[in-house]
Order: sequence, then structure tokens, then C-alpha cells
Amino acid sequence: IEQPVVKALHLGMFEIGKPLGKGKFGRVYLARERDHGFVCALKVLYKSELQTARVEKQVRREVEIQSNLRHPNILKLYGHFHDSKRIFLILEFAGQGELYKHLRKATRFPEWKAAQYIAQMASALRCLHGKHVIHRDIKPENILVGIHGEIKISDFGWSVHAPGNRRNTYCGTLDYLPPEMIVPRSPGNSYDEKVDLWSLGVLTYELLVGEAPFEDTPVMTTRRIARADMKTPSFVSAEATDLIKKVQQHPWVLKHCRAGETSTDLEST
Ligand SMILES: COc1ccc(C(=O)Nc2ccccc2)cc1NC(=O)CCSCc1cnc2[nH]ccc2c1
Repeated sequence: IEQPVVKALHLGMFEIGKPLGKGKFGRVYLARERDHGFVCALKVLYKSELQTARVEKQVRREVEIQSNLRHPNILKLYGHFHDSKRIFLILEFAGQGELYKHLRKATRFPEWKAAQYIAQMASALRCLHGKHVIHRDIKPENILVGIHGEIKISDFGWSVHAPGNRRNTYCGTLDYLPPEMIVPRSPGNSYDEKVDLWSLGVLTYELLVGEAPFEDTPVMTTRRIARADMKTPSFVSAEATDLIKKVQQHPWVLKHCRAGETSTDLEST
């Protein structure tokens, strides 16, 4: 079929609604599919922009990764289509929007609420890691909230199949980066799914406290991450602090951790 017809065919399928946001590479609109009234989010990516940023392969990889990801806490990518200039991603619409807006409004969440979110994140990560996909960009800005208050990990703009090598320079907040993506220790700078666990620890802290644990000037943040010197305010329960410390194990510490040795021994070494 001629391109214009394909475009008409696909775009014609959708009524385009209000803009939902602007991502790194594209704009997102609320959309409703005509025949069944199915509501979704339509993300428009310009091929020219993707080419300049040399990420068109990344989009292809993502579409392939996500087409077989089915999990209530992972934002669905239903499909995609394109015309001569643009690629359209048909994404699940999360009815309660972005998690970080809820967090800013509430300043911080009570532990029962944070615990629910983190449990859902852990379940989503188990699914991703089970398919050897590392998200690499877990932070409140990339988490949406569904109509029933459940969270949806999204924006896999940085996901890779494990083991990842730090190829593209990371442009984003340092707060969520684990030490091994900052301080190259492991040979060849390769890292594995544990980078998402480190970020889960940072996310747990941020949901409970309202700011990231190592928030500081970029230099200080880098140093504090490498030393994992995190102080938790008194209102954070001992159990929550213990959970964060356990999840935020430095991967190289875990690698040396022999069976039966508890993390405290390792901390003393
Ligand atoms: C599975 O999800 C995604 C998969 C891939 C990409 C992507 O852009 N990939 C890419 C692009 C270029 C180069 C390389 C890779 C993005 C997403 N997801 C989002 O972008 C989330 C916000 S759009 C949806 C959405 C839903 N529900 C909402 N409710 C309120 C706002 C809102 C916004």
C-alpha cells in the first residue's frame, strides 16, 4: 500500500486528544482508537531526530523487547507504525499520570504506600530481569500510575539486554546511578541487572524521604554514591533503612559475598 494510504489507514484509526507530554525524542498524545473506543497514548517520534541521535536501532530493539513483555506494572507497548517521516508508538495510557507529580504533591509517601509501590517495582523488575532486560533508568520520572493506583515502569529509552556495556554516555540525573556506572571497577565496565536493584534502593529512599539519598552537587553526588554514604532521617523506620541498605548492596560486594556471610561482615571489611 502507498505510504500516504498507510498513514491515513493507521492515523485515521485514532482520534488524537490532548498532549500528554514531551519526551526526549517525541511528543505524546492521548488517543482513542475509532472502532472500539480504545484509549491509549500515541508517541510520535521523528525519524530525522532519531537518525541524528543514532537511536533508530534502539527504538527497533525496544519495540522487539517490549512486544513480548506482559506485566501489570510495566507500561505496555501495544504496537507501532510509521510513515515516511515519523514512527508512532501505540502505548498504554496510565490514567493517574506521573509518579513524581504525586510524590512532589505529597512530599513523601507513608511507608505502607511506598511499600506497595516498591513491591510492584520488584515484581516488574523480576519480569524484566527474567528476560535479561536491564532498565537502567529507574527513577520517579519514568514511573507512571495506572487508573487503579498501580505503578507502571516506562520509558525504556535506556534499556539494554544484559550484560550491558556502558556505551552511550548517560545524560540524566546522577542520583540514580549505581557506583559501577560511575566508578569503573569491574573489568570492561560491564554491569548487570543489579544496576536496577541499586536504583530501586534509591527510589525506595526517595519515596520515603522526598529527595534522593545522594542529592548534592554533581561532584559530591558522585563521591557519595561511590562511598554509599547515605543518611536516613529519623522518621524512616529501622526496617525501611535496613531494606534500602540490603537492596543497595554494592554489586562488587555481592560478588565477594560468600555463602552464609551476612552483609554486615562485608560492611566491616
Ligand atoms: C513502554 O513505554 C515506552 C516505550 C518506549 C519509549 C520510547 O520513547 N523509546 C525510545 C524513543 C526514542 C529512542 C529510543 C527509545 C517510551 C515509552 N514510554 C514513555 O515514553 C512514557 C510516557 S508516554 C505514555 C504515557 C502514558 N500514560 C500517561 N499518563 C500521563 C502521561 C502519560 C504518558
